Amino acid sequence: MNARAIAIQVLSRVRATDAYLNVVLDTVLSESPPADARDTGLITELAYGTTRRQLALDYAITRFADRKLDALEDKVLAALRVGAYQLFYTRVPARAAVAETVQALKDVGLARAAGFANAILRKLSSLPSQPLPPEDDLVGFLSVRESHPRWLVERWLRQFGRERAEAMLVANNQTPPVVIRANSAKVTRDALLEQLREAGLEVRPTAVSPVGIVLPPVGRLEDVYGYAEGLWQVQDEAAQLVGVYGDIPETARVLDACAAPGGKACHLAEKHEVVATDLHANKLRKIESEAKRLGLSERLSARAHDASQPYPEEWGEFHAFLVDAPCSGLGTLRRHPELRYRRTQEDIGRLAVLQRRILENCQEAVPPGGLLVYAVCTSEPQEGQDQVEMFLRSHPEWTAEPPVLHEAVKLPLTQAYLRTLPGPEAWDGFFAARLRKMY
Ligand SMILES: C[S@@+](CC[C@H](N)C(=O)[O-])C[C@H]1O[C@@H](n2cnc3c(N)ncnc32)[C@H](O)[C@@H]1O
Repeated sequence: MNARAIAIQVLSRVRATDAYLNVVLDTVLSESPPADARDTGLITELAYGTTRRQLALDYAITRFADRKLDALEDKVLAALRVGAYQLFYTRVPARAAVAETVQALKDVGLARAAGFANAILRKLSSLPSQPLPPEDDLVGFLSVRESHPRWLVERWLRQFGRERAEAMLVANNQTPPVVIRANSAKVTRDALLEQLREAGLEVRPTAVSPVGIVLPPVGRLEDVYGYAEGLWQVQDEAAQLVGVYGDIPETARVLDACAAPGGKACHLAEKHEVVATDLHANKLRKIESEAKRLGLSERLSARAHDASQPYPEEWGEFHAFLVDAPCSGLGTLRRHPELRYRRTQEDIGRLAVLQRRILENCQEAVPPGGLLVYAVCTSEPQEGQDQVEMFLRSHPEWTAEPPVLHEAVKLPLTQAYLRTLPGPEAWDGFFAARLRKMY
């Protein structure tokens, strides 16, 4: 099956099943691998690009479709979007984009819709430029141009101002760089940088994280130098900063309350004894296999547990907790582009309630003098700073205590808190608070 047909399969399955794009893409690629291995890159680009630009593509398609897009069959709509994406966002010549997409629609068994798709794509290809709403309605304009729902554009303009909000919208449509964290249990960042360069890779250190390295575009990560030896783990720079900011004393035994897939738990296990827990037992295997690859198994054990429920006494005492809570994920939209169309304002409030329940349960288990690092990968204050400040108001025995780090490490702090936002920094949006139980 050709690349466009596979991309259509992926997108129609995501729409039909509400599944995650990355999961469906992996499954489809392993079920029906492309005839030419080089097509994997094109399929990924078409699937992610089309999803990232979906609202803008639909805005254009709607002009020429004689029925509501919601009423179209999943594969037909996916083909129209894939075709329009190539026309407006790639250098594929218009003729080829239209012809190959229509052929792909036939290849997925929808020859009867070929004429309909062909007519619309040909009309789109003859437009002088991509259609966009008028700029005098700023929210509507940005919502379509950057393909984010109106409520989110409105919210970010209100919360962050036009400059940052626009930078966030733009950044969410970029492909994230692959960033790795040097496994300090085996190698320093400088030594790893040198070894990767010797292996022929054009790598550079991350701008803020003292343990990160940005890789150039690579094929299979498993084939990159040092993977099999466990010298590094893939982790976004902002996620690395949570570990740096947490600055948990080396002697502390740590409980990671929401640990899967295990990036931060493994970062912690480079120096600490860690019990990594997650609600979903099926996710523990991934944490364990990563710990094994990194040579950290002796310091990390994984267990299933609901972080909103008391911890068994027989697990012993933990001097520090990491609560990397389930959240709206609005700081990671470039990685999960489908999420922006699924999230609602109500989700933010609902997740804030769950986070509070988890925070309340975990704080009970921290001994006086102990630390709790609370983190979320979202830009929303309701899940981040407001959440923590509400917690501190009702718990006078807790205080926010930013770390005292080496002066070379300049963390993006807002008051006592770590805060990163999507934008030109090319990192995910995170919030973290380092909290101390005083008595
Ligand atoms: C943001 S992710 C954690 C990412 C992880 N710390 C890392 O760095 O790789 C949140 C995790 O919380 C888990 N989770 C959701 N509800 C939970 C609960 N009630 N108790 C424990 N874990 C939960 C989810 O399964 C998910 O894996």
